[in-house]
Amino acid sequence: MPSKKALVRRPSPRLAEGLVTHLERERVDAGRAVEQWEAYTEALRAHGWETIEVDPADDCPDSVFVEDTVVMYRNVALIARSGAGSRRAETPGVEEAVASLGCSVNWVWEPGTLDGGDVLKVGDTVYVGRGGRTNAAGVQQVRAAFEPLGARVVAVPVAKVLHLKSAVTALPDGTVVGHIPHMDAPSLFPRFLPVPEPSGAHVVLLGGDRLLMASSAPKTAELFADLGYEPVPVDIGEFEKLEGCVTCLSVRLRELYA
Ligand SMILES: NC(=O)NCCC[C@H](N)C(=O)O
Repeated sequence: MPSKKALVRRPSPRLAEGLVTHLERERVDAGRAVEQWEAYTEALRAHGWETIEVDPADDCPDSVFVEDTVVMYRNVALIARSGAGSRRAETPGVEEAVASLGCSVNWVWEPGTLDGGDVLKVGDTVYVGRGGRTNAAGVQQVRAAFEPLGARVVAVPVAKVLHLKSAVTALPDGTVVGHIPHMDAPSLFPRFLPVPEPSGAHVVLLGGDRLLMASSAPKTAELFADLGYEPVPVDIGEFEKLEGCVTCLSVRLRELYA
């Protein structure tokens, strides 16, 4: 059944210790991060999403990036196993949350690694980034979990950025949008639109023509507005310092079986 619930997770007091891989470390203002997170969750609610807070994981600096812990396909939740060992303690709270919402729960097992940020769904096509956080066994396990449900899994090499969705996401009509300097294999996407800013590659589909985007991508917002979309900008600057983006701060549950 269609649903509009979104998992979110309050930032850890240790957020500033979050991992940084492709960026220079910058000082993170924890208070400002909480304000930005509250505004982000409010933007989801203002557009009809019920936000569900996963129990906080205060000892895990990166736990606010809840997208990385679970991948949803229909009613099935595939609990991730991060390629970053320090992030693995984030999953138990998420398991509980999805199970209590009635999802069927499955797990990525050793030797597989997978971060949810590496998974982009466009209709029944599931693109999986094979990169620093997701290995070949992780890709195989996504195939095993979702292809029997009707998905077609396409593996995409990712070397220049943290996750596949650091480089590409998709518009409501299925057009993949991406920042070409951050992409390794643009030709894998059949309908592709380049965007001028790195964070312009990140959209969360709020419903209808509305796109939640980072306010750090004003030129891309103009481009999307000119295509008939309604950008909804949010400032997530403190999370961007830690390689976060708008997608990674929530997991939308659109097809719960309830
Ligand atoms: N899906 C995402 O874009 N996640 C961002 C994770 C950032 C975090 N500092 C990490 O390196 O794991």
